[in-house]
Amino acid sequence: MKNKIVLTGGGSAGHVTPNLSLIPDLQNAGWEIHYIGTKKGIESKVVPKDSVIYHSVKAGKWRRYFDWKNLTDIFNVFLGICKSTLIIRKIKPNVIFSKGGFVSVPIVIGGWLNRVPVILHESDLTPGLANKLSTPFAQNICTSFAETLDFLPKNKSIHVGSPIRQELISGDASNGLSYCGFVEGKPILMVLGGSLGSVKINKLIRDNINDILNKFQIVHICGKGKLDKGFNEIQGYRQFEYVQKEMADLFKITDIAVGRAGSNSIFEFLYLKIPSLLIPLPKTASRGDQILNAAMFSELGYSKMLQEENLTDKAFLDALDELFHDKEKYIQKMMRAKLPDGKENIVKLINQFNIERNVMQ
Ligand SMILES: CC(=O)N[C@H]1[C@@H](OP(=O)(O)OP(=O)(O)OC[C@H]2O[C@@H](n3ccc(=O)[nH]c3=O)[C@H](O)[C@@H]2O)O[C@H](CO)[C@@H](O)[C@@H]1O
Repeated sequence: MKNKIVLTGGGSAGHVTPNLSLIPDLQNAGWEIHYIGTKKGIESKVVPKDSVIYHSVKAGKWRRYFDWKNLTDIFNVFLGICKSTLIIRKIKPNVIFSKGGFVSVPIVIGGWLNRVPVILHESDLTPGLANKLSTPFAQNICTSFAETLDFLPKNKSIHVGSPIRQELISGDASNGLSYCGFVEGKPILMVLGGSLGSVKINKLIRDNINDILNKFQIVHICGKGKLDKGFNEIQGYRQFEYVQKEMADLFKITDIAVGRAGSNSIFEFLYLKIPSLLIPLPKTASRGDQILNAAMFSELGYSKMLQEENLTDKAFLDALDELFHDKEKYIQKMMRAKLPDGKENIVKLINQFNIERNVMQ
């Protein structure tokens, strides 16, 4: 009988792209791959349905502000647990790998109810709510940052690194230039306000577009529903809502980047040696995880950090100038970083489950 794995994670791309990085290696190792996510979330759109069997369940999101949806979502989580339990009972996977995000919690609990071993991965420097809730049900917890181990149970946590999609390493510059209609020779700035885009960063870029275009061509990934048609005809500026397979080509042509400090994006910048200016999501809009991610990268000399409370047009343009001026210094620091191969380490861990079948029959 074929070894089977269930992957889960979703809500935003940061909880899905690490799973995507594992799929080719798991396929090569002979796994039958299932993905459990929501019906309409980003995971349902980017998981390749030709190589993965996709199942949808309901999930609930815990908002950090008052919203009646917090109540209805409790019910959705309950429905999600029931359906996941049934799906997992039918699949009988050897193991579940969860990348976290609110989507993953019902599946982790459904796995535990079926006595299937669960491996979690935490990308941020401090564990998110979904992974905190999932920790008691997990056999192992993998991390992108070594420092995260301080916040997790010692007996089951392992620093493995950030799993990076293989295809990102082999981008093609001429494809990237022609995709954007850019010329060779003028530096290229990538703006990546997280997988959902950032209204604040989008406005910052558009308000200062002439100043930025004096020095850079701009590839702006602005998030779903956040394109601004008024900027369509500007030479040297291209905006996209979300980019899939062309992402590798866009990284290849990028000289420096401006972004939030979502863990996967910043580890991709690090692997690809792209100096970055990070404007982390503030505490007023999050649990502050991106501030910690950005502070660590800035302390290690991989990125420059500008907090929203200090964000003015001038501070931004000055920081961008400094980053570009000092870019070799940042690249040298990144070259010296000792990076574990997150993808390979996770696949090795998963492959340890390829014989035993632990599902309640
Ligand atoms: C608002 C929010 O809660 N953000 C969290 C979310 O960020 P978010 O979902 O933005 O995730 P990341 O920045 O970590 O990763 C985004 C991923 O999407 C990819 N990508 C992005 C845009 C695009 O057009 N195409 C594309 O492929 C990037 O290459 C990267 O692999 O998850 C991260 C990882 O847990 C956290 O650190 C962030 O705090």
